[in-house]
Amino acid sequence: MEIKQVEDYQAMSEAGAQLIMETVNSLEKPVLGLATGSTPEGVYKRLIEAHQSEKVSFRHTTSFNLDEYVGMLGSDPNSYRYFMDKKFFDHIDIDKQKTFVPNGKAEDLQRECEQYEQLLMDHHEIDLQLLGIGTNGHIGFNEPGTPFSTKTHIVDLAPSTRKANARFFESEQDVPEQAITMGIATIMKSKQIVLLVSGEKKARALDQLLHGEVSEDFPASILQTHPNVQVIADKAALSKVSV
Ligand SMILES: N[C@@H]1[C@@H](O)[C@H](O)[C@@H](COP(=O)(O)O)O[C@@H]1O
Repeated sequence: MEIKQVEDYQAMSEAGAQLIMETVNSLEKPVLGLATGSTPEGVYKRLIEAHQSEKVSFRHTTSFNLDEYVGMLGSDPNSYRYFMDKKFFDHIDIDKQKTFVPNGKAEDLQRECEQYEQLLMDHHEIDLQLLGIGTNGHIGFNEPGTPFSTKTHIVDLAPSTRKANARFFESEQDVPEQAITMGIATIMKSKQIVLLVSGEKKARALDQLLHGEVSEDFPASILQTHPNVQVIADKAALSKVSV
């Protein structure tokens, strides 16, 4: 893993956007793996600005999002489809038909997982996967204890994850109990992974990622075994990293 230390959230967002632009500008048909949450929002803002000043076009880009809440329509403001549309896709020239987010409202959720995985494996290889990290080390919605071999699947969200994400909902009870997420094996197939880490509340998780052992108890630790990972972390996130 390559660690890029930056000053703050703004600098992290700038560096993340830069890596995505390099990928998008250098490939004929780039495939991006995208993430939601507070962490990547700044990256999307930078990319929109870059698009507006004609530094990047997403016309030929295909995207796959990591996850979606079960039971939520894409029109629900708390769905990840809505997040992606409002915070990114609606402001760039990407073909919406080529932006994939798991369907949390699918009648047959199991089948939806299989189809999502199949679509990725058959036709697309993710060139660059953007990731955030949960305080418990989750990536996507792969909670501690998830086998490293998992493909796209349905998860029961950990109480700590529901609590952490309650800030987007009226109350913690409103946070869905399940989600569809790309599996750890799905994520690891990406050619390049860019993990963004910002703020003191992620400091312990970052320390464990960098210095802990590779274990299913801390899903992000698998990234230590991937050949092409850049971790972009700000000072606050690095504040508890032992050297
Ligand atoms: N499913 C998402 C993850 O993809 C995200 O990386 C993580 C951290 O979120 P945040 O960036 O808001 O801290 O938790 C969420 O639950």
